[in-house]
Amino acid sequence: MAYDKELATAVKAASLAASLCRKVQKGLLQSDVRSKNGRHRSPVTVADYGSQALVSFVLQQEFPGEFSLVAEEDSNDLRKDGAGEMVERITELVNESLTRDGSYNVTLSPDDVLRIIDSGKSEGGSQGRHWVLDPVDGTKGFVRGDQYAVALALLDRGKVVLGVLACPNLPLTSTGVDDPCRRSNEAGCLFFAEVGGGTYMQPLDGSSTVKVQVSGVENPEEASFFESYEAAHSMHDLSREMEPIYLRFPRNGYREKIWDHAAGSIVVTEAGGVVTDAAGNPLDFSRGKYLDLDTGIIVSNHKLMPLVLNAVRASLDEKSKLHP
Ligand SMILES: Nc1ncnc2c1ncn2[C@@H]1O[C@H](COP(=O)(O)OS(=O)(=O)O)[C@@H](OP(=O)(O)O)[C@H]1O
Ligand SMILES: [Mg+2]
Ligand SMILES: [Mg+2]
Ligand SMILES: [Mg+2]
Repeated sequence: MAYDKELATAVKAASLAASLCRKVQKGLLQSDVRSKNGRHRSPVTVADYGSQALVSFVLQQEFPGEFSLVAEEDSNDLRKDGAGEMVERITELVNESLTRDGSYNVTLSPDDVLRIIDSGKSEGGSQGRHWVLDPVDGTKGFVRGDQYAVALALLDRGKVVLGVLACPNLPLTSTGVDDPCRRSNEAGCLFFAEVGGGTYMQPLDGSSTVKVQVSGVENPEEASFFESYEAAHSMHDLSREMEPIYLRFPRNGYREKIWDHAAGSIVVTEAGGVVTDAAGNPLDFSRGKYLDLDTGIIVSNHKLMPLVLNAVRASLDEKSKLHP
């Protein structure tokens, strides 16, 4: 396939980052967590920075020259007074991971790490190729000791052409896929997809790969329903009225970023699912780091999508009548 080397590299980079995150989550210290500035204050940890540095480093080693990365984190807070210890800790984690992997014979300095983190400052767009990274998606879940993902995708001329989601805490059994090797449930899962090639899942501790498909249920009452854990990320009162797959309707004018959705959207669509905004339009990843979309994001299978869209429209109409 056209992006095979890119996909293999993305799987490697995300797997390395996932094991760094797993290690941090096991011994998470209060000093590993910071609160980011900005209107939507959110936490950031040594794992977010370490994961971003690792993925960015691996991609630059494998694709020197033609490198553009749109990623969530930057080094601004790490360059402030008092952040030295945190930078040391991130550097140590990244070097440990690189040593364990053994492919690159380097030891990075704290300055190298800051510079590598900042190589994720591209704005993306509709021309050329851009990697898109959320080094820890679900940092709040990560800090709770719960679910999170390393999410990495590649855009080519504005379209998502591959995606990898490494989910270190997602039990294999929860994916409904039989594991011929009966691996431990603690391994975690990695999903990957390339445009036109389908979606595959492998345990994070091995290479036995299985093709995965979204559930084909046609009866909405039988469908599993997902939404964000955080109430601020989705109007739970709106979505609870429906029984489809995933709804995300952020409150108060929050602008969605491409790194939160690029990898997930291709993993879903290549597995036979559909991802749209509330108007039923596909997500447009070609407009820079934000997704400009109508109201919210809907993920479903093809059979249920028309039902879901209608239900969403009816609920939104109802809401706007109540609070015009
Ligand atoms: N107000 C608001 N509205 C919508 N979305 C927001 C908001 N604030 C933050 N974010 C982004 O949500 C990302 C995590 O969201 P999830 O919904 O996937 O996680 S969770 O289930 O709620 O834990 C989270 O991603 P990470 O920062 O990578 O964790 C944020 O990018
Ligand atoms: Mg964040
Ligand atoms: Mg995120
Ligand atoms: Mg993140």
